Amino acid sequence: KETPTQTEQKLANVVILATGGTIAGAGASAANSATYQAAKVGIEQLIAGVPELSQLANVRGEQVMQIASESITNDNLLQLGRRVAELADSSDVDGIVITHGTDTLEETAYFLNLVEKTDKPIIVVGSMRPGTAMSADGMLNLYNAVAVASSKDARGKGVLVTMNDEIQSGRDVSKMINIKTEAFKSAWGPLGMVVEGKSYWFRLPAKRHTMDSEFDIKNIKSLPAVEIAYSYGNVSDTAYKALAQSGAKAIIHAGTGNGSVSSRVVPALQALRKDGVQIIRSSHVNAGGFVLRNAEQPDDKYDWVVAHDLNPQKARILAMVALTKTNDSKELQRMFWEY
Ligand SMILES: NC(=O)C[C@H](N)C(=O)O
Repeated sequence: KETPTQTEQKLANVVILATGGTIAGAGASAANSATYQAAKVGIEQLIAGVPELSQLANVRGEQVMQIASESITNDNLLQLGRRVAELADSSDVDGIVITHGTDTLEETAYFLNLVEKTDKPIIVVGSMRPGTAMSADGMLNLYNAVAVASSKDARGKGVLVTMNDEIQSGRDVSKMINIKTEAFKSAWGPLGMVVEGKSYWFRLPAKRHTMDSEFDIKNIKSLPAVEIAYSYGNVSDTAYKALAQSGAKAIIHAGTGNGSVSSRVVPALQALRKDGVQIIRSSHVNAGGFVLRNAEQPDDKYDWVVAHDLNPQKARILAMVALTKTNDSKELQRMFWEY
């Protein structure tokens, strides 16, 4: 018969890094599912709120920051990325969970997917309702995150996101709707499901990530300024020019449809490229864009890059990371195909 100590040793060691968000939010009453303050509850209280975690893993928490995710900065990303790398390198850590606000969760998950050199599971998780609300979703999302983080099957699959019982690729997933708990979707479908603490897998990510990535958080000292300009009918070139003037090394064109560019904006983007600013065409269509080179605009002629299926905010993440290695537009385009 096993002693409790032997049973304990068999459990995986999972560290939960807390950054804030609605999963750490609190409202005035249980009826407040939408009106509340994010980033109020500390990690020890979050862990204490889900005692069942101790059946899944030996869990310990660290409060890395306490902010709503719309306020995440590049410095916050680097700080988090470095802490994840330290933990991933330590032999007594089997998996890492990051609690995060949902507004920029997809950006952080993609960033970590690009720069963490580990095959240990890294799971980013949030919630759509604060823990004080009726039918709060954070407890189960966190339970699912720890379950996936402690499972050997999750190794080598890149950074993952567990929301609404689904296991999503951190590269593909995006917040598609606010208010609803089924907020996170990927154009290419979830990788699997997590139900009652067990993971069920259906597909694998095809794009380069973590161990197979050429980027490493340990070699990234700072991230260059990359900004996004949104396109729509009657758009002017004012925002594009202002962003370049403020020092942007690349501008993500959050384009209409196929990443199309208004004739009122094309001359400014040609001029900015001649001045050395990288122009990256993406699409802001809701269910996921698909931008191809030389479709809609002559990218070869203008020396522009296309973001393919990456939405504008994910394109910004890859552009920042890529620019730490190269300012060659052909290399950037290769990276946009491969990651
Ligand atoms: N549901 C959430 O987490 C939203 C919140 N504004 C955040 O991103 O921190």
